[in-house]
Amino acid sequence: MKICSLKLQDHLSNIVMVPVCLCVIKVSVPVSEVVGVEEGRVEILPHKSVEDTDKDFTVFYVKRCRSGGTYGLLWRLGRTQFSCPSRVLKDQWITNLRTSVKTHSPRRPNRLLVFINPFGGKKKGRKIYHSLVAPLFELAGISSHVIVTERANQARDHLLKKDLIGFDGVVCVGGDGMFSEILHGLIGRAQQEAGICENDPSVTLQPSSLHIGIIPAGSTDCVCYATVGVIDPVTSALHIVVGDSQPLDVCAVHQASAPLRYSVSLLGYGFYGDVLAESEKHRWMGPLRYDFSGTMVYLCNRSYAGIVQYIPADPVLSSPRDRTRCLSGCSVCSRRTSFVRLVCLFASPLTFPDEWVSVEGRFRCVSLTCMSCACPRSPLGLSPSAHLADGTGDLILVWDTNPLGFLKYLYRHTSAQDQFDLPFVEVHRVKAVQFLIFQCLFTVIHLQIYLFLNTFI
Ligand SMILES: Nc1ncnc2c1ncn2[C@@H]1O[C@H](COP(=O)(O)OP(=O)(O)OP(=O)(O)O)[C@@H](O)[C@H]1O
Repeated sequence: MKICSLKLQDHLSNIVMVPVCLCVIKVSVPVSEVVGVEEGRVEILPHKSVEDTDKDFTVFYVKRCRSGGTYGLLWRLGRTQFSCPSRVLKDQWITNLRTSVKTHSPRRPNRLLVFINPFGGKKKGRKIYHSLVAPLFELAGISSHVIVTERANQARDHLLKKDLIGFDGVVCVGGDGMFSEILHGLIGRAQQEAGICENDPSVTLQPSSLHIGIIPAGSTDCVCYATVGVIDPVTSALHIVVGDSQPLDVCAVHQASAPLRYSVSLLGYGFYGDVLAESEKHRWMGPLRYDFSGTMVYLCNRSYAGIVQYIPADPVLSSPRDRTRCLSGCSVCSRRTSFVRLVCLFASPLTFPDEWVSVEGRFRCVSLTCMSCACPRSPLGLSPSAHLADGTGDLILVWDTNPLGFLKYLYRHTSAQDQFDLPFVEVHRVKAVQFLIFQCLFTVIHLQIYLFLNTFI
């Protein structure tokens, strides 16, 4: 057992814990990263145990560890026990520490609405939440209303219709599909409340005031990986507890004037769209369905004729091949001044003002990424230097090529080799895209939402 002395520094932004034993290891923890303070000698994870003693208390805080292979850090629950000379002093310490944590972390959530998809990924959502996440929320004094979904789109419908007053955020326990449901529910709700018509691609959409937290429990968990840098429920839960947040660009996709969907990660036409559509038919395979469907679609060797138009982003600010990695606090993203910005005001179909660049031909795939889309299968992602919240997306055009060439392109997603350094691949940083294929017109515009997420330290 580790017994320490403890000092709250003058400005109260850090607590310094000094072991009483002589081999001094000083631990300094920002008060904003204290998760909770409990009476007695307490363990929370993997199982809760409490030894109630009169003069002891335990401080829990965020501890960072290397994650081996991934670019983010794992967060773990650190704990240190303290012994006081008297019970009165112990009570004072506990009260003062809890007050300091409240004062220094005004953005921490108090009440959360949690949706668990019991069928996402390896079907472990319920277990992950109850064994790893709920104990941390309880320790941090966060109350949660938990809904285990019974059907697809239940979370979206709940967010569109039910009373959300009193909640500080919504937590998604599931994968990218579940996250997308919640995104659609919250954005739809925000437009309803603001009296905005989502059908109109020229309207400025409103962001939701509720943040979204993601506890990864899906098959790919790309949004979690590309923002936190690791797929780890404890890390994500601790980010939520301390009130971290990360703005994200959201694309609104319209077909003619009807809204199709919103996306924060990949919009894929051609190969990727086909893989996703095919994989839905083989959901029973679990995460393996993506490998299977990828192989099947690859063997079909399809390409699509179309016209792609885009508005290029300012090349002085950033480029998709500048080898940067967008992380929390990114200087490019922080240049954005407005919280919500409609990047493209779409005038009318098939009018091409000067701003639009137009290309026509046969494509293997046309993809728009609003973030790197990194995931464990593709550690750098489809567009490694894409930004999370700069109001742009990366348009990747893969022209029709021979099957071997296309395989080379796909293989490069899994390695550190430059996937854009191929003669049939183009990448452009864009503010808006139109894609015309078989007379269907897709238009993509942006707004931003905030996630509870991510500090990359
Ligand atoms: N109770 C439920 N029964 C069936 N489907 C559900 C249920 N709850 C949510 N869904 C749907 O399941 C779909 C997939 O869920 P989720 O994203 O959590 O897992 P995944 O597809 O395995 O992971 P990923 O999207 O990261 O590949 C979502 O589109 C969601 O709408």
